[in-house]
Amino acid sequence: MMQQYLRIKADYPSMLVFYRMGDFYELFFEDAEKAARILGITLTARGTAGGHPIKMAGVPFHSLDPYLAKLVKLGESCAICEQIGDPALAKGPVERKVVRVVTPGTLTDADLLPEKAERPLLALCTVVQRKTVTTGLAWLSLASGKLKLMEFAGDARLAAVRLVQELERIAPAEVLRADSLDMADEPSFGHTQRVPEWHFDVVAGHKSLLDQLGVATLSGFGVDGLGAAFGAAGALLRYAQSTQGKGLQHVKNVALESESEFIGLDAATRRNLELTETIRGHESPTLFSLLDGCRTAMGSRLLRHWIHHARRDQSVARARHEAIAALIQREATGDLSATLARVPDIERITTRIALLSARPRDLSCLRDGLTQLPALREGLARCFIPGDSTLLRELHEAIAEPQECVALLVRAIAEEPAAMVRDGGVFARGFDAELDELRALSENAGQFLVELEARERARTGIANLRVEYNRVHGFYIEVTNGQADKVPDDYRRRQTLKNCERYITPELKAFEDKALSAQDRALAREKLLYDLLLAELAPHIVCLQRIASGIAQADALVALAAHALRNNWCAPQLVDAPCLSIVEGRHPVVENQIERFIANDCRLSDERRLLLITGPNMGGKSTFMRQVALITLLAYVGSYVPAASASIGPIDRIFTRIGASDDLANGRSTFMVEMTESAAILNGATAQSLVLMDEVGRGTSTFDGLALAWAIARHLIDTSRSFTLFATHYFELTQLPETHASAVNVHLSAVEHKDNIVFLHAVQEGPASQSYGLQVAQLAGVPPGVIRAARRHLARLESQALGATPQLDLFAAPAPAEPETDARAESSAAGDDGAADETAPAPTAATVVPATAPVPAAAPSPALQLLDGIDPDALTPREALERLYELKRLAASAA
Ligand SMILES: Nc1ncnc2c1ncn2[C@@H]1O[C@H](COP(=O)(O)OP(=O)(O)OP(=O)(O)O)[C@@H](O)[C@H]1O
Repeated sequence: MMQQYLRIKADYPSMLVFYRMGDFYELFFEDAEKAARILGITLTARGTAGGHPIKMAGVPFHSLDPYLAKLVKLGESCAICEQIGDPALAKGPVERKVVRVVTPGTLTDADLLPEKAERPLLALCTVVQRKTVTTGLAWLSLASGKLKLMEFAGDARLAAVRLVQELERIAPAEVLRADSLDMADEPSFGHTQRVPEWHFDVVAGHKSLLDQLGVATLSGFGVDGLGAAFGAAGALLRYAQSTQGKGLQHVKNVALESESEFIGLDAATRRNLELTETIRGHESPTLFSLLDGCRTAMGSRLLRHWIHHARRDQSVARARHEAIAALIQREATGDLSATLARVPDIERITTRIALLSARPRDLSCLRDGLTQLPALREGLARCFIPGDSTLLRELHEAIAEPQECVALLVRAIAEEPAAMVRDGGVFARGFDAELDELRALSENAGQFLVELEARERARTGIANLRVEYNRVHGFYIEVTNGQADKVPDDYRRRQTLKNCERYITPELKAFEDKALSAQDRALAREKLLYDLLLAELAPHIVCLQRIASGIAQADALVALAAHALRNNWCAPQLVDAPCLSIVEGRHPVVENQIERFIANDCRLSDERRLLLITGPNMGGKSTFMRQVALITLLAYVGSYVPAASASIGPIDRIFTRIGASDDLANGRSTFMVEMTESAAILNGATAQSLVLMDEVGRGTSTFDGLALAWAIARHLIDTSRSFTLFATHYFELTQLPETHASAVNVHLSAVEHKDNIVFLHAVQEGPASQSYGLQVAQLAGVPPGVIRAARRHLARLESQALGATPQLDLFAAPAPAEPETDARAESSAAGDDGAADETAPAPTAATVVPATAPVPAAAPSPALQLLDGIDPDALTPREALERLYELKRLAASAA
């Protein structure tokens, strides 16, 4: 047996092999140690191999799934090896085979998958020609059967940046790469699986796509003429099929995704806006957790997808807005929600039907769910007039009841079937005559036994004679010891107990054979019928997928409509002109968390492209900026928005640079992260982008930070021309609008009341007058002594700034000879567009930034002249020392 095990294990060296032995799955050697450690199961040893004890650990066969779930969550892959031979007939160990491989990206079991999220498997193929890198991606959500392709090309740096963006968007659970690729300095996404390079062959990949979809050409899917993406698809399909041990008959469609389809959101933005995960990594409160009133898991998954994949095409969002309007207007959300709550996860059940792993209760749930379709359709039909070409009408058509499929399920499946086919009792009465007959035989046993008992009592005169059954001894007639002398001759002793004897008669034996074999035969019949039923359902898979997609959309729309209605959200207008005009906007999540949220307007247009936002800490700057981004995103997701009105022009990307966090794991300090994100924005933002910049520059020294913030703002105004919300504590920046007409100052107001500060949270035109940093520190509980000291120091700094006392920066270059060398002027010079009229803003009284005093030009001293003549790299240590003495001498004589 160990030889058999080792042979099998050799094919799955990197996976945990679960080897079926009777009622257990056993793991051996290192697998056993690892599983015992991760799962907390007992590690034992039995026998020896090569003189060492064979370590083993096992789990009961009926509770495998929770263990698999835990392992897969930690990124482990598992091979499930079953007994496929008949133990009764086998000479030597029973034949065994790996029937299923469970990996993070190929899950389909209900117990292993998160209900409200997809776990896609992605294959990545790169083709390098001269200096151009073509990247092909293919990804598949095995649980839904959705297959997508994408291809992009560029130089190595661009291709790498793009790849990271796409992987962040798709968020694969598992990535397939060619084993020849060097991945040393590549970011890791999900669990990476290396497969041989030849799996990525482009021609073979094209062929396997044709085979999978059962077509002669791919042009009908709009994916003709790709290269690397076909290679990726080939490797992907091969891997997915091998893990399932069978074909993927539910993968019948493929779609191409292109670069410009969605509103671009990089990982930092998805995180900063807390779309589906909070910054701290929790599931709630997020935009998704707020909106997810979906009643089906399919709806929740789709809504999550919509939030991460807002389309740039306004017509998609507009159609959803119209649908929501109709649902609200016809007051249809309540009834539809109630009906949707009775619909199971048809999408995943359909996949399990296709993979032949559907359980009996999947089918009964499907049956019950499909019978809700007429009520759902009726609810939708109330919301449009016949002949309308609206989204709701399309959904109404998509969820037409599949009569034949429903009829089959109703006929076949028992009202409440057993959990497993092996338990029997799956099929309804009247579905199969042979099964009914076999069942009748074992079910009528009860009646027969009662009659037999009565007859035997009469024949023998033993009044307390009983006919009974147990699993070990089968049927028997029990007679107490006191009555033993009345036992007839044809009774054969079966078992002797303390107080009684148990007998069998030829008649009872004949009955037993018939009844027991009928039970076995009924179970075998059910198993056969079940396989046939799954095969009979196969032709309905595409139709069931269409229904699942229709229900998911209807569910997501109903959830959005219900939320809009409850929270008084409005329908946004998507327009062609560049504008972002929000009246009385609110933050969707924060408005639900605090009692009185102050609504704020935001007006951006072609002439007013950058808002410089100032105001006290805790004033609401970040909240305001995030709410503008969320409202914009929600509008393009197709949802209503938390505002009195909103009019939004074309948007291609949303960028955010918010919050300070370091990325020590990747060796990046807070400031490095800040600058990396800023660089991505400056390189990627266009006139159609929405950019959120929160306190950029604060991660470094005041001068450097101010200079950078100022130059970045200028670049965004002049070069990117994006719609920008720029929050800052550098008051110098509030002078930007004086030289840049499209920049405008706004501030969040606060008032001081006695020693306290009251935040008004209202956005007002113009710059803030004060920063209230000390008041906020006081609110936060900084000890009074520290606040008092800070106040004194602040007063000193302010008086220095007012008196323009020259204070040289320790790290600044030696006294500047020409006026352009102070830090802020350098920032002006750093502007790459050469705007001629730029001058550095003068520090205001309220800032703590001391100005570098201009030093009058004077004749250089002899010491400086000597220094100037020294080339440090050309000096020997001894010469260096001599020069140093010389310099000391010059300094002494000057003194
Ligand atoms: N419009 C609003 N109405 C009511 N409360 C608000 C509003 N905006 C913000 N708040 C409250 O103020 C708190 C601070 O807001 P926020 O973090 O946006 O301030 P900030 O100006 O960015 O502060 P800092 O400069 O310190 O980062 C929020 O947690 C929220 O509770």
